[in-house]
Amino acid sequence: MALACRSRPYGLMRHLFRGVCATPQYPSASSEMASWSRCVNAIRSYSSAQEEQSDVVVIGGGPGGYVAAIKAAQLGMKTTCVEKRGTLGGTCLNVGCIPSKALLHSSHMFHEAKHAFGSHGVKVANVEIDVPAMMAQKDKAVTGLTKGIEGLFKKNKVTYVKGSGKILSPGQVSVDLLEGGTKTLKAKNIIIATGSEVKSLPGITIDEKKIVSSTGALCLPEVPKKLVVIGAGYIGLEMGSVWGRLGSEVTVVEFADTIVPSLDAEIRNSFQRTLEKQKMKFKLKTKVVSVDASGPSVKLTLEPSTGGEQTVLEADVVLVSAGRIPYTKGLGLEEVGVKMDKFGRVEVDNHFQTNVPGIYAIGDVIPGPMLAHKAEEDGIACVELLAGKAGHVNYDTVPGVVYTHPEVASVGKTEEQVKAMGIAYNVGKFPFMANSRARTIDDADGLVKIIAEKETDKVLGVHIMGPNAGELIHEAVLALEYGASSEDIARTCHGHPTLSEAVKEAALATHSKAIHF
Ligand SMILES: Cc1cc2nc3c(=O)[nH]c(=O)nc-3n(C[C@H](O)[C@H](O)[C@H](O)COP(=O)(O)OP(=O)(O)OC[C@H]3O[C@@H](n4cnc5c(N)ncnc54)[C@H](O)[C@@H]3O)c2cc1C
Ligand SMILES: NC(=O)c1ccc[n+]([C@@H]2O[C@H](COP(=O)([O-])OP(=O)(O)OC[C@H]3O[C@@H](n4cnc5c(N)ncnc54)[C@H](O)[C@@H]3O)[C@@H](O)[C@H]2O)c1
Repeated sequence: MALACRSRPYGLMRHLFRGVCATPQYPSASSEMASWSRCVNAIRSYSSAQEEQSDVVVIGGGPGGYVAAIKAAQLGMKTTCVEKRGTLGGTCLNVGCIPSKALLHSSHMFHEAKHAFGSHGVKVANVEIDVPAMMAQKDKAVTGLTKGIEGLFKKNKVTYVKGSGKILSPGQVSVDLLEGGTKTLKAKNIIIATGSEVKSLPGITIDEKKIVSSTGALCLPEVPKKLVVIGAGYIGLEMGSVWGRLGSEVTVVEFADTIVPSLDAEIRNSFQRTLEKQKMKFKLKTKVVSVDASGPSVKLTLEPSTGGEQTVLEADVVLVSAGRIPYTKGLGLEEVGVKMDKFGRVEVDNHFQTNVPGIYAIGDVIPGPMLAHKAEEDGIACVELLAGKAGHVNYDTVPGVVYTHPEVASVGKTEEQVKAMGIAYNVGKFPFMANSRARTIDDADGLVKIIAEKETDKVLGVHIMGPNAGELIHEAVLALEYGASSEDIARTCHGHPTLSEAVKEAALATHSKAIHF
């Protein structure tokens, strides 16, 4: 069965399927190119009737918006992107993915130099952290990348308007320009890509000094002695790791009974144990009742989530990382009648169209995981559909990565989900302790876990905790995308000695037996 799966021309079938199933917005012709130039001409003739007219105006220059704008321009549409921050790249490049990964890397190097170099015979005395220098390195990465997007806009002829956009009506966006004054843009299509903002908690005022959001946690001037993190999700664990490695005593207060509730339970439990070994403390099933920042330190009053005796916890800095909410302030959505759900997310159909014709939305502002790569995929698919092409996002294969050390990465279903769906399944696991590369680099904490359907051996989910898990997961993403079996992965030759061999061995263990464990 599995071998039969392996040889089928699945990729080709998938491509054809996409082509057949797409519902182009513009009239289709026999050839794709002819159809596309008709679409562009149709938009252009509409455009020429009005001044400052674009085919597409994208509001928001984050990973969703800037990628959509570049792709739209590449597809021949006259494209404008409006961004109010003053730099492109959105949350991700300015105050999210990029600066956090820079600090994770710097703090990891410091920690390794202090605690791990010795066992490799590398002697370094008086290892110190220079926080301003670390921040300067982070800022250099951010500036280089955000400027790079401006370059990509020029290269692809995307017009970049710096200012705050407001939808006046379908086809009309007014912009309060950063340089002063306003400008009205006209467009056949408007894409909302305004992202998300930090979710505040009642009674807790973020001052970005003692009580910080992720933005403040990315630029603390010194290492706090005691850091309390509210929320054991992606941000809490990543930023808690950064400051913990640099010397903070980190306590994470989490309302739920687990850390990162979306992870596979076995991986999650193992992950928590590892973080505890790194001296991160957890107070699960606990809520913060009040926060008093009036004194030199911050006093948090805690209570069990279900009620009970209160305790007080002191901190120098408190990080509020209890989730993010869609950002639609000042966009004029109520006025033009764009529907939003009870969480404030813009409602869209499977072509990213809102209930108002000509207005689309992508990224963090719509339902789905709040991840940069998901926002990018939304953006590409949205403009491909506008171009009459077969835009498509497979939300079942969006990977998630927590960039702690070790990293934790997953794609597809967890064991708990498969069980709840009543699907009979096999599990294959392989520990990094038995992987030669992990042993040579002395970084062998974690495992690869593969879940496959019992009847067909089709891979349903892959969960990895280990060194470079965020890179290793993409073999699994491809496997899920192409409907591969665990045998497909196991029979694929993997280089030696590599960490990837742990994925191959876990695949072997899923339908047969691992060789090295
Ligand atoms: C600390 C942190 C770390 C993260 N790390 C990762 C990670 O490692 N990997 C990952 O995949 N995701 C990560 N994320 C999540 C990621 O940043 C978001 O999922 C992603 O940025 C969403 O992209 P977006 O384009 O939808 O929105 P955003 O990136 O939020 O961009 C929206 C842009 O729209 C602009 N805007 C808003 N309103 C208007 C308006 N009216 N007019 C003009 N412009 C406007 C905003 O200024 C903003 O620049 C992280 C987030 C945070 C906070
Ligand atoms: N590596 C990455 O891909 C990455 C990194 C950072 C952020 N992000 C994205 O940014 C988004 C926001 O990150 P986040 O960590 O703030 O959110 P999150 O949703 O990942 O985690 C929030 C955590 O806070 C807990 N919580 C909620 N209310 C609470 C309360 N009152 N008291 C205590 N705990 C509470 C939740 O149970 C949850 O575990 C995430 O959805 C994620 O997609 C991704």
